[in-house]
Amino acid sequence: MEKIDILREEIDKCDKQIVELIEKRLDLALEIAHSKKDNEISLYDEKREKEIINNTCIFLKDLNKKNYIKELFKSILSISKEYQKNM
Ligand SMILES: C=C(O[C@@H]1C=C(C(=O)O)C=C[C@H]1O)C(=O)O
Repeated sequence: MEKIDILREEIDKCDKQIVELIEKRLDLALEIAHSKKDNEISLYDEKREKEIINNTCIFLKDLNKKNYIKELFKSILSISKEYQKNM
């Protein structure tokens, strides 16, 4: 097997885990959205989003990736709010 094929298999495994975790995250966010709606609390929480964007970088082994992870989480949060609004 070519090296590129082996690496792509590893990427496919990562993608499967990412999808499973993002789906779980969306489910949890939706539960929070329902609870906020019941309690008449606004969906968007700027303080919490800032915490998430800063805290997720703590798990990095290589801080050179910090800006990429921040951008990724900005997208995840944006998609999460869209999902919460539409469901
Ligand atoms: C899910 C929440 O609602 C919104 C979505 C968030 C998320 O997807 O993590 C975070 C903050 C809120 O803007 C929450 O407040 O925790």
